[in-house]
Amino acid sequence: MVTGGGQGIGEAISKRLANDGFAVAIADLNLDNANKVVSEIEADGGKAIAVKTDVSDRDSVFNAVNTAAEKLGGFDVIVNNAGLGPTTPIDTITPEQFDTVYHVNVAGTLWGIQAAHAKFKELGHGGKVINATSQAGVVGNPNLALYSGTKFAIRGITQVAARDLAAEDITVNAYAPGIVKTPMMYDIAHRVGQNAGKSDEWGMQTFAKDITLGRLSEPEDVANGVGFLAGPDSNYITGQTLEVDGGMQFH
Ligand SMILES: NC(=O)C1=CN([C@@H]2O[C@H](COP(=O)(O)OP(=O)(O)OC[C@H]3O[C@@H](n4cnc5c(N)ncnc54)[C@H](O)[C@@H]3O)[C@@H](O)[C@H]2O)C=CC1
Ligand SMILES: CC(=O)C(C)=O
Repeated sequence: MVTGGGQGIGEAISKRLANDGFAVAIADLNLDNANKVVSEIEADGGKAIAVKTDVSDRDSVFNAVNTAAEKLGGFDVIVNNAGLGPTTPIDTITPEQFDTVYHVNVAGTLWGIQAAHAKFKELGHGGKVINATSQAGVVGNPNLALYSGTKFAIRGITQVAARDLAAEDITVNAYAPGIVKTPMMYDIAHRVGQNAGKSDEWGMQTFAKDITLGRLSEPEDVANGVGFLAGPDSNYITGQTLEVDGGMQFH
């Protein structure tokens, strides 16, 4: 199951996993987009279903996992990908914004881990949990205090869950994309440019200037990394953040 699989990085991950032979549940708030991705996967010979889901609502996430397991005949991998990326200069952040962003990004990831863990236990096997952080969850990014904070939190939860669930043959890892051509990133670039009285392209370049490989990321670049984390070649890897950012951060 891929949360936020209706567009952007989640869409690319859903298609990649379907190509790799997974039956995929696309759990998104936007059911029209999720259904469109399902049609495209089916047209390509894959198997997928759409489930309307709000990841900030624990019951909704548990319901999505149950639906996925019932309709697809099993449950092996969850990709907690859905997220919000508002531009929030530090003094502008409101309590309402704080609640919304933390509930989707952090609580949504936690509910996904809980729901997947419950399902793996019920089915009597282990599985893989894969969480979306960001290069902005590795190094604080200007104007993204709320967002960066949630993405640091997701790396923390990933490390703890990896330790807590290892004995049940469950691995827990994260992926950290860089500057990816999706609606979220174009929106951030637009607002950063606008706040500085500059163009959207200028906004994008303020984020893109440190990419060692010298190009922006396609969603498929990230999906390639997640395909690895979802498959058997990553079986001896847990608690890690795989940076798929063209070399923005080195560790
Ligand atoms: N685009 C980028 O440059 C980067 C993105 N990321 C992370 O990758 C993930 C995906 O990002 P994008 O594809 O760029 O975002 P996007 O905004 O283009 O797509 C997000 C998807 O999540 C869905 N969604 C939003 N709130 C939801 C909720 N409450 N419940 C269920 N679904 C919900 C949306 O309907 C949409 O389909 C996010 O976690 C983001 O933080 C990380 C680093 C860079
Ligand atoms: C949106 C995001 O994750 C960035 C700028 O790294």
